[in-house]
Amino acid sequence: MTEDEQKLAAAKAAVEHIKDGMVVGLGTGSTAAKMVDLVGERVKNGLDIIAVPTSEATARQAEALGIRVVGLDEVSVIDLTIDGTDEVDPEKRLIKGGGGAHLREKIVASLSDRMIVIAENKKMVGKLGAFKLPVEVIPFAAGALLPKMEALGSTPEIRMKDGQPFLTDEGNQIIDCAFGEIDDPEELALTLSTTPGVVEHGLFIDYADLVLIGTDDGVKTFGG
Ligand SMILES: O=C[C@H](O)[C@H](O)[C@H](O)COP(=O)(O)O
Repeated sequence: MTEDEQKLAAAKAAVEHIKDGMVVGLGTGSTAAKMVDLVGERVKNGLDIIAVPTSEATARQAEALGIRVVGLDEVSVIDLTIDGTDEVDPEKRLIKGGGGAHLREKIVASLSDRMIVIAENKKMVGKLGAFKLPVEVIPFAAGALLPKMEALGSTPEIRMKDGQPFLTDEGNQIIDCAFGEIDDPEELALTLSTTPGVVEHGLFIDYADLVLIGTDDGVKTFGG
């Protein structure tokens, strides 16, 4: 199975959890995009849901597929959010934000009754940190925060796009922090969350309920 097929298999398994009448958080990224396509097919076949997208890109995709998209202020509860990940460890802790969407993703996930994470096999890791941890910062503080990220044990770099700092949907910048291995994700998450200038980091701890991993031997699940 190719990585794309693994992503699709996980996305298919996740979409089966969506029922009529639900408010569904739609994640961002290449895996989530496959899931959104599948949701679009189900909507065309009569599925009645409301969707809360986690990025402008996902909003555009969902709208083009005829999915009813609303903002956070228009819903009182999100029943289920389905999203991809950059890494997931055995305790269902995640690194997200490879596409720079983790701020809105975390807000939507935090307001959701349930989060299903979908990914291809290689995203499953024993220890988080091989993927550079994305830290969203306000542009005013970006340069000043580099030494702070270094002091935390990482090699940090400001994410660039077309020769300019990459800007998120909220107009912030991203510092990608290469840790190699993160020994204590909870402690790091707390430190980053209490650092002035940091808007949000890509560590998702206690967010994922169910993880669906596409593998050559079918979709592996953990959590509930
Ligand atoms: O910012 C992007 C999101 O957190 C994505 O869900 C994550 O990067 C995984 O993306 P992909 O499915 O493309 O690997």
